[in-house]
Amino acid sequence: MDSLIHARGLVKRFGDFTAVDGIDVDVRRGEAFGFLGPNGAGKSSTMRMIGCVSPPTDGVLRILGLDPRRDGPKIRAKLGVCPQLDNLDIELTVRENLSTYARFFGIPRKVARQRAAELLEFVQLTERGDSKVEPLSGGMKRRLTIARALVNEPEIVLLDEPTTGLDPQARHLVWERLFRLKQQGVTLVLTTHYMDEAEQLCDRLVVMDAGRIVAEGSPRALIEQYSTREVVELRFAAESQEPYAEKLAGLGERLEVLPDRILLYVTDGDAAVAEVQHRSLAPASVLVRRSSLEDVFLHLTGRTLVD
Ligand SMILES: Nc1ncnc2c1ncn2[C@@H]1O[C@H](COP(=O)(O)OP(=O)(O)OP(=O)(O)O)[C@@H](O)[C@H]1O
Repeated sequence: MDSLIHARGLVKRFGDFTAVDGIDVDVRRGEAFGFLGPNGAGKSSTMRMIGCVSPPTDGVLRILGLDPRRDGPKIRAKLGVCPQLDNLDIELTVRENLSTYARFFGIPRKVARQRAAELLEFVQLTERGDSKVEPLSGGMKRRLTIARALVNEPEIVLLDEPTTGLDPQARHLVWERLFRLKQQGVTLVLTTHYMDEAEQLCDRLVVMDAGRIVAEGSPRALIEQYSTREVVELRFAAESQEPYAEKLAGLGERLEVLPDRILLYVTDGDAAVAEVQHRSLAPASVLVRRSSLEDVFLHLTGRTLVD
């Protein structure tokens, strides 16, 4: 089997609440695979089942051909896990966070030290090796958590919301490191509610909503399938955008009315803007942009990804 992760009808229930509602997933070796969806979609619950820390309620799940119900420890030894919240040991130095963790995997002391040095280099924290964890910035802590996930040279790295809470510069640095990892052939599985993160990093992704998969494909294929080439965002200075939506009827393939703006889905943005002017509408602001995964999500669910 060529799928490193294979799920069929995977379900996670908490009491009578269904967090993951029968999903099918196949992750191939060497790809970066994403779970994209809003808060509460069931992404973390899925990741925890894949990480063998939360047993599936129902369905089939195989990781590296093994069954998490039976082979949890064996699978975990081959996974790297970067949780949503950094859980670094604040008693230890940056370097010790890596070398001590390596010891948990039974890696000999000398090798662990060497590995820690290499990983510090990889995440650009060599200079901070002797520092305690506390004074590090959010981005540095996240990079250290990623380095720690790599200590056992995992076949699959699981990253739950890898850049949530980071500033743009720190996010780009994390993306760049993750891209490098992918180039090295490591299989990445990540959750995110940032469409730009999904577009940047993922070869393939599933869009999740309320425990279900609503679409699957590469970012480009999803955008092609569910959106138009361009989007015109119009903001009208008024209490409600609704009356303007009526006046835009028939313009473009589709139209979405949000509380603060109207989105026109079109092939040619500039032509659509000219037509808006022709209809004597005077929006307070106009923006023409390319379609994104945000538009895909909006089309599929009628809601925006980040409220
Ligand atoms: N241990 C639990 N007990 C009860 N309900 C839970 C538990 N864990 C998660 N849930 C619920 O399951 C749903 C899905 O949660 P999950 O964390 O998987 O979503 P998510 O897509 O990862 O969102 P987030 O980005 O907020 O983590 C949520 O409604 C959550 O409240």
